[in-house]
Amino acid sequence: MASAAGEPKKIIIDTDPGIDDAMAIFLALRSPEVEVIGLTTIYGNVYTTLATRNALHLLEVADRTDIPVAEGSHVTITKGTKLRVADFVHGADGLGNQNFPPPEGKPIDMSATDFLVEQANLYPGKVTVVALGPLTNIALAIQQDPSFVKNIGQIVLLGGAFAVNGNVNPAAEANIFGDPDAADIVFTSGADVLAVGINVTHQVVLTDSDRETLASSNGKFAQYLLKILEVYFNYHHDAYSTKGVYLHDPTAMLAAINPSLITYVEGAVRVQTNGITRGLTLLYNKQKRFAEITEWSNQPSVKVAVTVDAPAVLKLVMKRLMEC
Ligand SMILES: O=c1[nH]cnc2c1ncn2[C@@H]1O[C@H](CO)[C@@H](O)[C@H]1O
Repeated sequence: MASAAGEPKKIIIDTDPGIDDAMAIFLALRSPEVEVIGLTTIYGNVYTTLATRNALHLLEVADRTDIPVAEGSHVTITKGTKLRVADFVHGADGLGNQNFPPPEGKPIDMSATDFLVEQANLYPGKVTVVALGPLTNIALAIQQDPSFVKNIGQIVLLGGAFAVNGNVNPAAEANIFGDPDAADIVFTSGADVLAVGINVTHQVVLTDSDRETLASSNGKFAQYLLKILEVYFNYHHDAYSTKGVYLHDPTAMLAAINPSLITYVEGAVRVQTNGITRGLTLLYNKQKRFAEITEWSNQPSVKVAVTVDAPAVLKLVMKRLMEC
C-alpha cells in the first residue's frame, strides 16, 4: 500500500537485466505502492553496456520512457575487469536470446553513482534503492558522499546465501561474488540495509504450470516475459532439479514493495573478499559476546531476510504481470 501520507515509495532500481530483472522491473511498474524514479545499471547477468541497453529497451516495452536510466560502473570497486557474467543463465543478450531491436532512447548524461547521490540528497530519507546486481554503484555512492548512508532511505538488495550454499559455488551467491569488496562496504556502511539472499529466494518458484497460466494472459508483460523465460527455464531444468525457476529479483522487489511478505533477523554481515570462499556472506547475530575483538565487532546491524510468504509472493507476481 502507499505510505500513510498516501505517497508511493520512491525507488531506484539498480539492475543488470537479466530475465528475472525484467520481471522485477515490470512488477515495480505495476505496483501502486512504489514510484520508479530511475534505473541505474550494472554488470552481472550481462556487461554494463548491455545492461543499459536492456534497461532502456524494457522501459520502451513498458511505455515508460519518462523514467531515466543512468549507466553504472563497468568495473568492480577495486577496478577489476575480470567480470563474471551469467550469460549461460539469461542468454547472450541477457533477455533470453530474443535479439530485440536496439532501444531508441539513451541513458542520461550522468553516472549511476552521481544519480544515486543526487536523488538521495533531493529526497532525504525517502528513496529506496532496490539493488538487483553486484553492489559496485551503491558502494561508490557511499564512498563519494559521506551523507549518502544517512540520506538514502533503505537499500533492499538481492544478494548473499545466508547459511546455505551459493549459486556460483558452494560459498558464494552471484551478486556478492560479482563484487565482494563493494558488498562489504555496503553491509558495513551503517545504511538501512535489507538483504534478501538465495536462502529466501530459492523458496519462491515459478513452476512450469505457472508459466502456462502466464501464457493464458493477453497482458503485454505476460506475453513478453513468456518469450524471454524459455532460456531461464532451460537453465533451471539443467542446473537444479526444481521444476520451475527461482524468482530472485521479483522477491527482492516485493520485499521493498511490501515488507510484510518477509521476516528478517538483524546482525552484522561481513563478506569474504578473497580465497576459496570469496563472496561468502556471514551474519553475526550479536547473541554472543566473544572474548576477542572480531571483524564483526562494532559493525552496524543490517537486516537479513529469513522467511518469505512464498505463495503470497507468487500470487502477487502472477496477478500484476498478467494484468492487461
Ligand atoms: O547459477 C547461477 N549463476 C550466476 N547467476 C545466477 C545463477 N542463478 C541465478 N543467477 C542470477 O543471479 C542472481 C541470483 O543470484 C539473479 O539475478 C539470477 O538471475
